[in-house]
Amino acid sequence: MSDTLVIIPTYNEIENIEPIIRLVFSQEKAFHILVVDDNSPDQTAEKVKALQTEFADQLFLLERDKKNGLGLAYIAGFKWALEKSYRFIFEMDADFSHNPNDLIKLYNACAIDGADVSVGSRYVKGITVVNWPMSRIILSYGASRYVRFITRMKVKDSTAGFICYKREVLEAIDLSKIKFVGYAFQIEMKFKAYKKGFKIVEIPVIFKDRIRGKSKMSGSIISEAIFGVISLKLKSLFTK
Ligand SMILES: Nc1nc2c(ncn2[C@@H]2O[C@H](COP(=O)(O)OP(=O)(O)O[C@H]3O[C@H](CO)[C@@H](O)[C@H](O)[C@@H]3O)[C@@H](O)[C@H]2O)c(=O)[nH]1
Repeated sequence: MSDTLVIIPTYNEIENIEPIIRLVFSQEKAFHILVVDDNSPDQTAEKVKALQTEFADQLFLLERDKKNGLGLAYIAGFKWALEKSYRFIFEMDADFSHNPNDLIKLYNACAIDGADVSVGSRYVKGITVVNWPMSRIILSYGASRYVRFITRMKVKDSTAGFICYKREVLEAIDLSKIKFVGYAFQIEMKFKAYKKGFKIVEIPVIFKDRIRGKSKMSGSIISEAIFGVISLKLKSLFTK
């Protein structure tokens, strides 16, 4: 049994899923993986099932009926993880934007150095993003400045999706009340952990744009984030 679970949400990641799984399992630390797939038409889940024969008891699959957003995929994954005995639960994209070789840095920050949440951050040492178009860098960096301004949360990369949570953090947050489904979900999770007094540490990582497959970013995801942050802040003034 491993104490660490890496949750990978997928929607049409057939070109990435096998190599990313193999790279995670090649790490020195024995991570487990849970893929949360939203009925990808490209058969991502079938590929995972085929790999489960090779990686029995290490590789798990949660299948959902339809594409229902990154946030709800992670919530389903967190609930699954909390039913088991994992102590460190990770978020990681399937597309190699996040380098599995960095998992150990996030793990050490929580397991050894006293963080409750460690964030693989693009904005600790300048802007460490490779191959994103300038428009996407401005959007993401601008969003991070905007979130800091509105919420006063001292996290530089609030939309980051490369994260290690200590189990206690996910137990303390009422997952049934997480409101956002797109990338605003990332902001909401960090904000809730921050409001509960958990220690959030940012670990510098290099984020690389995907080479294979397509981003699922959309206009509705962006507007959810813009208006969602204001509503998060307002709500937090009246609740703990
Ligand atoms: N199950 C499921 N998975 C999804 C869905 N939408 C996206 N994913 C999966 O979530 C991961 C990230 O999705 P992308 O669409 O590739 O994200 P991105 O545009 O590269 O966004 C990156 O930047 C965001 C903003 O900074 C980050 O919030 C995000 O985590 C990611 O690092 C991928 O593994 C993708 O397959 C969904 O509705 N359902």
